[in-house]
Amino acid sequence: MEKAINSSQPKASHGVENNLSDEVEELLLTLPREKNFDGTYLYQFNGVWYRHKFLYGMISTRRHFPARDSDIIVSTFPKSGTTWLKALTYAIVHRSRCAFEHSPLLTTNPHELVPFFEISYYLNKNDIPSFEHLYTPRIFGTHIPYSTLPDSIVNSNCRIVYICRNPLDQFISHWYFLLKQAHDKESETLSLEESFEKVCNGVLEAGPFWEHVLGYWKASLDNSHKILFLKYEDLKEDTHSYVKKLAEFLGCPFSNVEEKERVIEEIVKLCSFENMKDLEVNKPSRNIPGIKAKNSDFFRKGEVGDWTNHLTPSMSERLKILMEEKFSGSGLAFKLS
Ligand SMILES: Nc1ncnc2c1ncn2[C@@H]1O[C@H](COP(=O)(O)OS(=O)(=O)O)[C@@H](OP(=O)(O)O)[C@H]1O
Repeated sequence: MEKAINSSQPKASHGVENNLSDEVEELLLTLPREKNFDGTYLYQFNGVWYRHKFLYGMISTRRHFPARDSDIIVSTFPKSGTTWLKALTYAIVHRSRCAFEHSPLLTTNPHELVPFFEISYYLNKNDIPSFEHLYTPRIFGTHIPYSTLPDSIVNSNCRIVYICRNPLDQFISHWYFLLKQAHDKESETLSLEESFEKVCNGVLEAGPFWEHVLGYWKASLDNSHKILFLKYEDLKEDTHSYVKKLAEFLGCPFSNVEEKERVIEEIVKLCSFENMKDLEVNKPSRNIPGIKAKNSDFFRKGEVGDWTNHLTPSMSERLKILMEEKFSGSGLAFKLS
């Protein structure tokens, strides 16, 4: 049976919620838990696997996040192009604020410019965040599944851009990311094989993968004005076309032919993997607030098909079969070599 999440009317003003930490601690004791790839725990709440802070943030956000019609939500399955889509969205939407050579993206990691709202709520346990520092339209990130988004997002006119990635590359990317973090913390990690088994059983952050992706896929078919559904592979193949599409979807299209070509080129270059991974801001070892990962950890290879270097034929076959079963009849598919 579904556990109820109290999502009473969002508060527009600041407020303090002293009891939520205790409530979540108590809740955690009742939830199924499983080891994540890095040896920490994931908790299953209403069928979805969360890390502690994302669970706290999800509940708090559902209660308190007052979405505005102008808000833009970059929603993603983890390790599917979040950092890239945050950068592109920011660069497109705020392009008239300053010249590209002075863009905040050159000096600030996209995760700081476009905060995960659930992490902001987790970090501001005693004072609900006001997000006053964000430009309008405000841009937020989230890993929350469509069915669990705050009502204020679903019921307002704010727009959602969603990105996912083929589950084989997503798994490899996620495994290396968590392995790196676990290595830095020296916690006990699961092997690639053990982690793969978890993924096949749906146990991974924000998973099961299939439900998350299908939730946004179906919602985008029902409401194409509100939700733009993207795949990492398509974005990689033709970034220019998708920058144009994103700008149109977000209500800030490029006005004339000249601007279109020049500005799109600038945005693609600014947000490219090669550029972003070399920026000083993405090299230092400084952790991003609330995320506990180094800036550089978000830029590993940035390729499509790296799974072929890591998965055995039987592993990839198993995931491909699962993908066909799960997506059957939905009209959704990922091209795999
Ligand atoms: N600009 C740009 N272009 C193309 N690819 C990029 C870019 N930035 C990050 N990446 C690659 O995306 C992977 C990380 O995924 P996320 O950004 O979704 O991670 S997170 O969920 O925000 O933690 C991770 O993929 P892998 O390299 O396969 O591990 C990153 O390298």
